[in-house]
Amino acid sequence: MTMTTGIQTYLNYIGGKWVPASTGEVEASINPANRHDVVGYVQISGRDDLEKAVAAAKNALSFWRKRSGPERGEFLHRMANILERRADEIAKTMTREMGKTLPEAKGETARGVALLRYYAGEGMRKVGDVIPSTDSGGLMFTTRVPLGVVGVITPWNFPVAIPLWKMAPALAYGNTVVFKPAEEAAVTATKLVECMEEAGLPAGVVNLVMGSGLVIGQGIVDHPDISGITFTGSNEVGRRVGQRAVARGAKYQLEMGGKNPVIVLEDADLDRAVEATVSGGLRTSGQKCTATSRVFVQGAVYDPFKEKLLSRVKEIQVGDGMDPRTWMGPLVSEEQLQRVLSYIRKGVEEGATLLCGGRRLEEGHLKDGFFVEPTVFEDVTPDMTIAREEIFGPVLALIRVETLEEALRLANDVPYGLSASIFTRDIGNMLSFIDEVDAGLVRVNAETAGVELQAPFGGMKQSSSHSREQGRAAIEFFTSIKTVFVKG
Ligand SMILES: NC(=O)C1=CN([C@@H]2O[C@H](COP(=O)(O)OP(=O)(O)OC[C@H]3O[C@@H](n4cnc5c(N)ncnc54)[C@H](O)[C@@H]3O)[C@@H](O)[C@H]2O)C=CC1
Ligand SMILES: O=C(O)CCC(=O)C(=O)O
Repeated sequence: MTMTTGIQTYLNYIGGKWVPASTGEVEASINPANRHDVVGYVQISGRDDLEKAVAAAKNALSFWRKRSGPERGEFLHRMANILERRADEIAKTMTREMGKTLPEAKGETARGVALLRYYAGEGMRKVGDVIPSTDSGGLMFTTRVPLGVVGVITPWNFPVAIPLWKMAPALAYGNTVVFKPAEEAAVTATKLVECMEEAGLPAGVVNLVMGSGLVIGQGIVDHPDISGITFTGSNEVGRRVGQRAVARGAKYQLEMGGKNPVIVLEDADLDRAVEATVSGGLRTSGQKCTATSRVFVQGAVYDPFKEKLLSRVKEIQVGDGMDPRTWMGPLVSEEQLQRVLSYIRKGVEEGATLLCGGRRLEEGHLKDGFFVEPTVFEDVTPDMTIAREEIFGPVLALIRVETLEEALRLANDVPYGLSASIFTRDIGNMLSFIDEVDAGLVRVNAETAGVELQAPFGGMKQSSSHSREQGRAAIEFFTSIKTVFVKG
């Protein structure tokens, strides 16, 4: 499955076989904590490889969809056990390949195991209802069938959890898969597929094709034999995926960006609010679609909150995610680093006050990685770029507000609506917030990040295609309902 030439070369997995791309091209997947450390070489596939993968998935479909739900669930159970056994190794690969700290990577891998177990159980749950017919001699019920071949296009920020929360339900409900991971996390993706192979997943049921978004991603979106596309990533790409899918009548599901607010009211437990702001905004170096980005603080507690926040942020240890002393790792790539630094520059240029951070870290061994300081701004006005656009980096914008109404108005005044949280002890304020905030994930006295696999996840406004992933909600995307009427 892998070739060893000192540094391993990771292959595509098509029709149950590990194969190199037909282009003969590979690229290095590097460690963002040290650009000289090559984690592995990954394939740059071409359209031929995608064609083969789609053909293999199409071929496997009639066999896979005819397995019973419990039988399909059994594969997921076996895969969960294998992933659990390899959790340490896979978490280390994740940290080395995309930079999040090892404890975070271990947590995510454990989440992957739990996701597989949850969807293994789905194979035993009901898929339809009996509905009274107007014809007393008839039986009317619903059942569900798989979509067919599903294209899974994923980002690098959750390289185990996101592919699994898409592939596990796809498989549980009888679909076959063509999986295109982000180039930045393709080695980690390969290891997931190795677990599937070891679990005995039949050939062609999951096919891994590494490569660029433009060739393989777009190729998936446009392919007439792919019935559904599930995508997580940027708004720019997501919008294009949606438009092209609509143009050819394919089903699609998009999970995209966020500009997530936390509101801290004057009756809040400030220590908890600070801890949640730091954790929600800066873990995984802010590279989560659910990351806290805008912090609205009520005037009476603005100064004490700011002081506590700054003293906490200044304690943050930035470094290689493998080092147990590190709290925050690097950004995923040079490109992402430059993007985050350009947002920080824009914040300063547009008149926000930089309270701490803002610099690339280049001291000692950090110079070989993509490290940026955790950054806090104040005097941020709602029209500034850093208050409106998704930064996807460790940058917090403090905004003073006088009332909950003002905070809600400003919180909702962006095109995004993924997650939002409030810190207050007042039940009335909590209820107003739950009712009025534009967010698919609403959290009270808890950080904006923190998706639970058994609950629906998705955003409002431009954060998603208004669909939901995970939990039982996944069945809506990965199956079609048939309404059946039977008369004896
Ligand atoms: N909401 C989220 O979870 C994520 C948001 N982002 C945002 O996106 C920005 C850029 O990150 P990227 O990884 O470059 O995101 P991206 O949206 O470019 O990539 C996500 C996935 O889509 C694929 N892709 C790229 N172009 C495609 C196309 N034309 N058709 C089909 N698939 C395509 C990529 O190869 C990758 O597998 C980040 O700075 C961040 O703001 C990135 C990752 C996750
Ligand atoms: O917060 C989480 O656990 C998941 C976040 C997520 O889905 C993302 O960043 O793409």
